[in-house]
Amino acid sequence: MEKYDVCVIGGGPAGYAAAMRAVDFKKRILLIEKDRIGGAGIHNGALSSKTWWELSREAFALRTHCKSTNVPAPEHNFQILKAEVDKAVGKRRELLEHHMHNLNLNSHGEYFHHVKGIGKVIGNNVVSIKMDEGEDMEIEADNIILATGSRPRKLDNIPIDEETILTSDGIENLREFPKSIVIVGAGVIGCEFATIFSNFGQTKVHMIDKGNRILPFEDEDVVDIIENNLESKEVLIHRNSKLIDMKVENGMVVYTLEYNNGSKEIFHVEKALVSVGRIPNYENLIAGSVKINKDNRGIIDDLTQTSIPNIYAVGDITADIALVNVGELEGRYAVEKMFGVPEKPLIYENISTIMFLAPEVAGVGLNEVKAREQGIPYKVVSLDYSCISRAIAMRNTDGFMKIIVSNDDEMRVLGMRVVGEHASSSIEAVALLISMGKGIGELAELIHPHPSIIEGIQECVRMLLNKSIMKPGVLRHSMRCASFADGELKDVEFV
Ligand SMILES: Cc1cc2nc3c(=O)[nH]c(=O)nc-3n(C[C@H](O)[C@H](O)[C@H](O)COP(=O)(O)OP(=O)(O)OC[C@H]3O[C@@H](n4cnc5c(N)ncnc54)[C@H](O)[C@@H]3O)c2cc1C
Ligand SMILES: NC(=O)c1ccc[n+]([C@@H]2O[C@H](COP(=O)([O-])OP(=O)(O)OC[C@H]3O[C@@H](n4cnc5c(N)ncnc54)[C@H](O)[C@@H]3O)[C@@H](O)[C@H]2O)c1
Repeated sequence: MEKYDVCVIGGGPAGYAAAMRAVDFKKRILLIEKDRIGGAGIHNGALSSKTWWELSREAFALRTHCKSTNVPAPEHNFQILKAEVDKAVGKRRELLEHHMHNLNLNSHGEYFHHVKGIGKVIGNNVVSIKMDEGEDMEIEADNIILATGSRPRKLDNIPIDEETILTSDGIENLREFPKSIVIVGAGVIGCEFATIFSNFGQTKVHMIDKGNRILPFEDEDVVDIIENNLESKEVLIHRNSKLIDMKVENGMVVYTLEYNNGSKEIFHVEKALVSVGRIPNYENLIAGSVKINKDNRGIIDDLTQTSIPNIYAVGDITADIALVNVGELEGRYAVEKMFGVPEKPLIYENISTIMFLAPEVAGVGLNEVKAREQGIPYKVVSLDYSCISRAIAMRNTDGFMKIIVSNDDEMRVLGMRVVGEHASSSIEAVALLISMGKGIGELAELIHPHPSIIEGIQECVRMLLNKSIMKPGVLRHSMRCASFADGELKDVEFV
């Protein structure tokens, strides 16, 4: 039996990052991937959906420009756009394949090995591989990393066929823009696809969530902007209603909603997208004789280590946050833990996120919903994009930013949200402050380029220190400071 130091099962972002970190330690590694290297980080996931989002933004900007200059707007050809998405996905996959190939040509080749097949843990140190081509085999490994990711959650009463009723995996089966689509589950994936379809302006979008609003985990002020923008593009958000039936009839999706007053309504649309969360891929991954603790949210791990000490779990297969950057962080951490001491502790509180909506929403740390849930007293300052020169120059002042700090003299940064143009790049300074455990003083004194969106963050910080250039007391509609304590949110009065 071939023997390895590490066997990684699953070649998505988490597994690939783990394998590459093991190369740094000069360990003998086997990476097993059953399908396409890159996983949902590339295919039917992060990269493909972001390419659709970028294209949809360009299409929307073009339509808006044509309208303002009285020029007829061009039609968007689905096939041409899909070819662009396939090209982007292909480029990223080629990069990884090229990287793996070249690793094998140089000295790293003695460490890194890759096979295409389905891996299964059949002993604490033994993995069986059902090979894509050639004879199946078994290998021995001192350490095993489970990185098999997740898949879309399905609902018992919805007949998903990936042709008419789709999950995010079935988006690649579309051949044309549907004339209409209902999105079930208005979380991150649902709202990103609602943004994409409504930006192209060729699909009437309906949205349903089991909560009474979209993005139920996000703060109300953030959701308000996103909902307004979706509705301005004629997205129909079903509120206070419950999906009680969905079926396909004569090639169309027919769904029935029940409203709070007991009345019912039936809708007909061309397609449905079900995006109600994801579930971990651990079925058929671990033989019954190997006792690894898990629950329905994923493999239970203690900082990536499972209940069997030489078996680790990283990425979406665990119950932690399901993001590319988190999977990579966990994969690298697991290997550092295996072969030495991790350089940094594994902390989830500082993870930066972006939701690709209209406008984009970037965040780091706590939002107000979470702070209140956890009963943490906080102070929040917010500034409207209409006060930021760069947003004015971009002629897009739709958005705001807010910083949440501890409600004490120290004013430790707990989190922030930015909704608007350049949101993603403007959170980084604050993300760094949080990770360094620093207060807001440093940020108030930095010199930022002008005009830039990040100047707004600086003004928020100065507001907390009562030394902002614009005075909130006289710009009440666009600058705000409030404090939350004992279950109550109160505006803070400025002099
Ligand atoms: C539509 C969509 C959009 C997203 N957008 C973003 C985004 O913008 N930003 C972000 O950070 N995250 C995003 N995500 C989440 C992100 O894609 C995942 O968190 C990330 O891909 C998880 O990485 P992973 O390596 O754990 O799993 P995966 O990417 O799921 O990879 C697991 C791999 O394991 C393989 N595998 C499974 N079982 C076996 C087996 N038995 N043997 C061998 N191989 C196996 C699979 O084929 C797959 O390649 C998005 C997800 C979706 C679905
Ligand atoms: N930009 C990004 O970083 C990005 C983009 C896409 C996906 N992701 C990752 O993928 C994960 C999965 O995304 P997702 O959108 O599937 O999950 P999600 O948890 O974000 O949203 C699921 C939504 O479905 C709703 N829901 C659940 N059951 C329902 C039911 N029976 N009927 C109607 N609605 C129901 C929930 O209330 C929730 O709003 C995310 O949590 C995120 O980690 C990240």
